Amino acid sequence: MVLTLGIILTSIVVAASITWALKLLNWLWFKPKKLEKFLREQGLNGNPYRPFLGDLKDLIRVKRAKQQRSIKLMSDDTLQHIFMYYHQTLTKYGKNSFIWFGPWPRLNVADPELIKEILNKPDVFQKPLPETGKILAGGILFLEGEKWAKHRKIINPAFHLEKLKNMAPAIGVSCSNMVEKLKAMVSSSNEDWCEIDIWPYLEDLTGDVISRTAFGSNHEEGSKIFQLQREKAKLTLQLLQLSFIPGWRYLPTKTNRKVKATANELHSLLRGIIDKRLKAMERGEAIPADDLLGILLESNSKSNQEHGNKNAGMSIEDVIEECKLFYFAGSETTSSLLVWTMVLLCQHPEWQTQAREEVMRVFGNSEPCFEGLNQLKTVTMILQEVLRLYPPTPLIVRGSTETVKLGNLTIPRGVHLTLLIGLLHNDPEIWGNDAKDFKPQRFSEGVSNATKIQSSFIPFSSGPRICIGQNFAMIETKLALAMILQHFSFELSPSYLHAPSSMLTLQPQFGAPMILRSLE
Ligand code: HEM
Repeated sequence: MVLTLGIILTSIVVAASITWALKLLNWLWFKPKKLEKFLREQGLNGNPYRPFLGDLKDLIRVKRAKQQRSIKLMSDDTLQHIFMYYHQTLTKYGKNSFIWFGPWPRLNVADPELIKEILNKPDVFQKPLPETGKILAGGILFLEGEKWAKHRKIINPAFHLEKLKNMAPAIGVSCSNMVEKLKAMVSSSNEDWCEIDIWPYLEDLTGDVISRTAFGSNHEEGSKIFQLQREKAKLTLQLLQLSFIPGWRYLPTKTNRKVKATANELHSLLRGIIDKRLKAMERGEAIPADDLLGILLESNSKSNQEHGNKNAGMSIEDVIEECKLFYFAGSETTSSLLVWTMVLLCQHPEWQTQAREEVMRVFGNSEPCFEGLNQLKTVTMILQEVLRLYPPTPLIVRGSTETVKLGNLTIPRGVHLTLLIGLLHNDPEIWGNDAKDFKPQRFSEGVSNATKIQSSFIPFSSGPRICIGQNFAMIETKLALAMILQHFSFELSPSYLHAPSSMLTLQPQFGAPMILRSLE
C-alpha cells in the first residue's frame, strides 16, 4: 500500500517535472526558433537567436560603452548615439530587421504607414509591457481593452481646452517661482551672469506644475513624490533588463526589495494626499473639484454609489495608480522637451533672439498668459523642430495579440514591434536631405506642409492612444520658455557635454550647464 502511494507520488512529481522542463524548453528554444524561421522566410533579418538573453547582453554592453562618452554637439551622430544598438542592427541587416529581447524577437519599424497602421489598431497591437513596466507606474498608459477605454473616458475631460485655460495661472506660478530662483542665483554672483545646470530646475518645474494643477498638492509633497518616482524609475530600468524572465520581480533580490519599499512609501504618500482631499470634500471646503484628482475621486464616489456596477467608475486603488502615472508622465516628458529646446537655442542663438523678440512683441514685460500663446508662431515652430529632432519618447513598443497582417508582412503572436519615432523623424527620404539640421522654418506652414507624409511627425504618438497631455505639455512649455526668454539670455557652458540618453525619456546624461545672463 505504502509502496503504491510512493510510486504514485513519484510518478506525479516526474510527470510534473517533465511537463515543466518541456514548457521551459519550448519557451527558451522551440518557440523562438519557430518565430525566427517565420521572420526570415519573409525576408526579415537579425542576429541568430542565442538562448535566454538573445541580443540583450550586446545591447547592455553597447549602452554601457555609450554612457561613458559624449558626442560633438554639431555632429550628425546624435541619432546614432541615441539609438546606437538599433543603428548598428539597421546598418548590418537593413530596415527590415529584428533584435532579440530575450526569447522575443522585436521588429524594428520606422515606416510611417506601418507605424500608423499599428497605432490605429490598439486592440490588436497592445503594449507587451513586462510586469516590470507596471512597477514603474500603473494607470492608463499600461491598461488595455475595456478598462483602458473606461479610464480614458473618465480622464479626458480633465484635459479639455477650457480646463487647461483655467490651469494656466497655476502653471504661471510654478514658472515664475523657477525664474525667481534663477534670478536669485544670478544676482548672488558678482557678475550679471552665472553658470547653472538648468536640468534639475526644469525637472523641478514640471514636477511642481503637475503637483499643483492635477493634484492641488504643495511643492514639498510633490518633490518627495518625484524623488521616490525617480528612484523607482532607476531601479525599474535595472529590472527591465531581466524582465522577460517570468516571475523575476517576485524574487527577494536586493533591487526587488528596494523597489517594493519605494513603492510602498509612494503608495502611502499618495494615499495621504487622497485622504486629505476626501476629508476636505466632506467638510465642503472650496477645493478644485475639476482638477484631475477631483475628477478621479468623483468617479470613485460614483463607483461606490453604484455598488456592484464595475463599469461605473474607478476604485481607490485605480485612482492611486493613475496619480502615480500622471506624476511621472506629466513631468519627465515635458522637462525633456524644455531642456533640449534650451540646448538647441544655445546652439542656434539667432533662433533664440527671434523667439525672444516674438515673446517681447506679444507679452512685453508682462507675465505670459494663455490668451497670448496662440500668437507665438516662431516659438511653436521651434518646439516642433525640437520634438522632431529630440522626441522625449524616442521609441515605443507594441506586441501583436494574434497573428496579423501588417503591410506585406505577417506578424505572428509573440513578435514585438519597436516603433522608432526618432528614426522616423530623421529620415531624409521623408524630411529631405537637411533632415538632420535644426530648421524650425520647415514648420512655418504647419505640420502638414513640413513633411511629404503627414503621419511621419508623431512625437505624441497617434491613433486612439495618442498622448492625453499633449496640449497641457505645449501650454506649459510655451509659458515656461516665454518667461525664461523674457528674463535671461543663455549659452552653453564650456563644461557642457552633449550626451542625449534614452532612459525612459530622452535626457541629458551629464546635465545641461549653461551661462545665464540677466536681461534686467
Ligand atoms: C512633451 C511632452 C510629452 C510627450 C512628448 C509625450 C509623449 C507621449 C507618447 C509618445 C505617448 C504614447 C506612449 C505609448 O503609447 O506607448 C504618450 C502617452 C501618454 N501621455 Fe504623454 N507626452 C508628453 C506629455 C504628457 C503630459 C504633460 C501628460 C499628463 C499631464 C501626459 C500623459 C500621457 C498619458 C496618460 C498617456 C497614455 C495615454 C493612453 O494610453 O491612453 N503626457 N505620451
